[in-house]
This record gives sequence, C-alpha cells and structure tokens, in this order.
Amino acid sequence: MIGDYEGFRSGFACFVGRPNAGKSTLTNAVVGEKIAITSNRPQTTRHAIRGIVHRPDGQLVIVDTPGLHRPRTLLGQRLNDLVRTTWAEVDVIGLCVPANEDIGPGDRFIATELAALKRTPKLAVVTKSDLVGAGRLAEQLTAVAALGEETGVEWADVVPVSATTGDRVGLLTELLLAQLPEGPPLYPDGELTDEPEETLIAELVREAALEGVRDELPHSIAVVVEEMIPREDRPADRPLLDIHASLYVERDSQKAIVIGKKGSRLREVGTNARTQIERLLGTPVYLDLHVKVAKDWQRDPKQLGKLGF
Ligand SMILES: Nc1nc2c(ncn2[C@@H]2O[C@H](COP(=O)(O)OP(=O)(O)OP(=O)(O)O)[C@@H](O)[C@H]2O)c(=O)[nH]1
Repeated sequence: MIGDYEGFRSGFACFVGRPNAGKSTLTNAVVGEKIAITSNRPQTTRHAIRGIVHRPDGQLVIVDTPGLHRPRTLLGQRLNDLVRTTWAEVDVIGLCVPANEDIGPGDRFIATELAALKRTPKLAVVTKSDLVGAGRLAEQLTAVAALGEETGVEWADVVPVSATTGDRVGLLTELLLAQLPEGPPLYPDGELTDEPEETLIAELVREAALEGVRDELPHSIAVVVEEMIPREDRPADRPLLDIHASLYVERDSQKAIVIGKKGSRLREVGTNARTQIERLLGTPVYLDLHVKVAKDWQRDPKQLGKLGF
C-alpha cells in the first residue's frame, strides 16, 4: 500500500491559539471553503471540525479546535479536554499568534502546554499580517521565536499569514504538508470535511444567531438540527429541503433577546442562516427555527450530553 503512494504525505494538523487568534478563519482559508464558523466574539468554536486539503503530493486534514481557556463552567472544562485530546492526536500543530497583539500570558500558557508534546512538530503562525506594517511584523516574528526559546518549543517554521488577503496561506499549507508522515490519502478525493451536514448547518445557524449579541449570551446559545427532510411533491428541478432546528438559550430573558420585537431578530437570523445553508448544500432550503430555554445548560451534564457536548 505504502509503495503505491511513494512520496505522498497525509495526516492531521490543528491550529491552536488563544481565543480570537484567527484559527477558524485560517482553517477556511487553507481549505478554501467556508467550513468552520468564524465570529468576532472569542470562544465561539466548539466542534472539532475537519477541513481537508487535497494536493497531488499530499492530503492535509485540519481539525479546528476551540480556544483553550481557564474553565469556569462544565462546558469550559469539556472544551479544554477536547483541545488536549485533539493535540495529542495530530501530526503537526500550528500555534496562531495575531500580529497585531502583544504576546501575553495566554500565548505563554499554550506554548508551555505544547512544549510537553515532544514528538509533534510545531509551527508558529503569525496571523492577521495584513493588520500591521513590515516593522511590527518583523518584531512579532522575533517575539514568537523568543516565546519558543522561553517555553522550550522548537518551531519547525515561523510563518506570517493573512487569512483575509490569502497572503502566504499557500506557503503555510506546503510547510504543514511537509511535516506529515508518508502514507496514502485518508479521505476520498474532493471531500472537504467529514463533519456531518447537520453539525455544519447547526453551526451556521449559531453563527447567524451570534451576530450582534453581547455579553454572556454568545456562550449561552446552542443549536440542534432536529430534522432535515426533502419536501414532498416538488418538481425534480425545484427541490426544497425542510430543516427544523432548535436554538437553545439558558434563560427566558435571553429567549426574548434572540426572538426580538415581534420576532424580527429571529427572522433575520433565519434569513442569514438560510442563505449560508443554501450555499453549503447547493439546494433551496426552508428553515424552521424554534427558540427553547434549556435552563443553565452549560452547567448541566445531562443537557450538555443532549446538545452534543
Ligand atoms: N484583518 C484580519 N482579520 C482576521 C484574520 N483572520 C481572522 N481575522 C478576524 O479575527 C477575528 C477572529 O477570527 P476567528 O477565526 O474566529 O478566531 P479563532 O481563533 O477561531 O477564535 P475562537 O473561535 O474564539 O477561538 C474575526 O473577526 C476574524 O474576521 C486576518 O488574516 N486578517
């Protein structure tokens, strides 16, 4: 088997870094299609979503992990466990450090944890390079190298990238591929993710619901796709997919915010999510959204299980 794929490399990579470092956006840029959700609110990524890059000489499977942070709730603890499990399983790790923010305790904490994974190659990725000038970028590259020395991480490479402009995203992909072991492709050609469609759709609804909400509400929103059924009696050239999804919040007051005046906000969320879902699936969709209260679900093991955590 190996012989058939001489020179071919395949394996898993993940981007780590403090919340808002640009991991999800970078995953999308590397994979080239919208897969992981992004948001300008920290700690919104919850699932280990994989994107797959197919190249003539290799296959790179990217696992998108949540931000590692000091856990305050049971959900927080589970998220951190998920991060550590993921780290131990991948072939290469990219630590993302934004170019426009000073290296802080959060980065040091993660780098120190990475140092413990002796055998896994690590790259330092300076993200959002478009936000700074050449001088600041050079400073940040030096600071990242120093972070490696300070924490005992040996960087295989240090790369500046911009997921927004695409600058050096291709180079980063090459450098990640170079760290993978030789072996046959792990997924069929053309596949972009092995995440079930329901999960991707739930994430798109959650992303739409997060738009413009504040304070603790972002962390209180969870989405479950209850049902997806093709509408019956539709002409073959005009199919319609019925999607029923529940949007969970923790309190009645949050429910009111999500629904908005006379349902205006929920309608907007539905429209935005539907557009994204139709883009993902390539088929017209009727999206039916229901807002439900699952009291303090972030602290309730039973509820967490039900919501897929
Ligand atoms: N200008 C610029 N902004 C970026 C870039 N990459 C990410 N961002 C922005 O930075 C913010 C955070 O990006 P995410 O990709 O959601 O960050 P993350 O590290 O996945 O965040 P968590 O899910 O909270 O861990 C978003 O507002 C992005 O639009 C970039 O290359 N350039």
